[in-house]
Amino acid sequence: MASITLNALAHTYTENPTSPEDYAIREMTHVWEQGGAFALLGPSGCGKSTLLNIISGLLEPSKGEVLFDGKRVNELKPEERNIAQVFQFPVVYDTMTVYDNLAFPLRNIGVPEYKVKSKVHEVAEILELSDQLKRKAKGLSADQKQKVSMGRGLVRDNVSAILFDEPLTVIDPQLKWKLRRKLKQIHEQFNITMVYVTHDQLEASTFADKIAVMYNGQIVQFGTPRELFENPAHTFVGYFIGSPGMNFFEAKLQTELNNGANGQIVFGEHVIATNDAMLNRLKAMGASKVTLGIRPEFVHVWDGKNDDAFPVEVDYVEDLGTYKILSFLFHGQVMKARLSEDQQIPSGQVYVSFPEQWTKVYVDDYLVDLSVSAIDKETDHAN
Ligand SMILES: Nc1ncnc2c1ncn2[C@@H]1O[C@H](COP(=O)(O)OP(=O)(O)OP(=O)(O)O)[C@@H](O)[C@H]1O
Repeated sequence: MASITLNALAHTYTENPTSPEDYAIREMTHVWEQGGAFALLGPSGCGKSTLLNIISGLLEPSKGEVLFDGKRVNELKPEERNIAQVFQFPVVYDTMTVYDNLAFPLRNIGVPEYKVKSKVHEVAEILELSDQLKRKAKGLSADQKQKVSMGRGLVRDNVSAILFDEPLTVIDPQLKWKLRRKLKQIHEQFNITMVYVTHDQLEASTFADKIAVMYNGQIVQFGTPRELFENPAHTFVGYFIGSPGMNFFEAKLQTELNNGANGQIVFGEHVIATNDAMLNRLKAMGASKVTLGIRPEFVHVWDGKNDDAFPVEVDYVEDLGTYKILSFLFHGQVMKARLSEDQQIPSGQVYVSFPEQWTKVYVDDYLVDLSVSAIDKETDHAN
């Protein structure tokens, strides 16, 4: 078991990189704490596999260090790192029995046969493979093969971490949840650091305690599923997490007001609720344009006039059984609100309001965070 630290790590597949876009991994420092269940979530091509392969030693990073429990492992070969990696496609020896497949990593390092036997039986029991041990791997179903792949990682006592690279891709949908639960159980039982790569937010949030969201070769947020939902640190997190994703709209910051008030944020002719602390912060940042984000779940929809609400045109309503998605036009922009199945929507005009608490402000795609912990972090950084 180990903590995994990526220190000022960057990777490019280009020989002579000239810009940040040439990097599959842009310089990052990140720690996966010992014993945690983590997900690395992001769209295709954002650099997830590159990062996993650097951790396991299959790929040498262009810059920076990989540390296990604080010790540099850059020079260690994959087999010396004690990392188990489970890929999209199960890696099993078809002609061998399940028993021999599970025994293989132990026999390879000369573990005595009596120990091999007890370990193989222990792991087979956990993975519910005990009655399959004598079968040739060739005849197994995809999920059973994937369990054998996992088992080969688990048999070694000294395994530091298990890395999963989209392990459920080839598994039938009705078996996915079963295997996912198994992984969780294994994590609890073995207390091994696990990093699970996926582009599926549901898989990430059901497996992981903390999710690293990756975008364009960078980890743009590392947090609990709830933190990512309630407080997306980057517009990409707002867009990628949630169903549907966050609504965004560009608004203006007006700092010079005739009545001497402390400025305001406006979208078209509408003034958006905000507070003085935010206005002061935006002024100090020299921002003139901001992006506002609000999750469809937090948009309030009223069927009558209301002091804080804006009149908007209903575009269409999608009934998804247990909830509805209302699309509406707000100052020419399509936005969405998520409603309960029993909420009635009049056709034509409705009124919407955006609670200040849930209206997030972004400058250059990053959240302007006024929480005490965020300001402390910035102060620490500046010192
Ligand atoms: N061997 C390689 N040679 C050159 N470029 C590569 C190589 N492997 C990956 N890349 C590029 O590096 C970037 C990151 O790719 P990577 O496979 O790490 O992303 P990913 O998030 O794992 O995507 P996917 O989910 O599709 O596997 C992409 O632009 C990809 O085209």
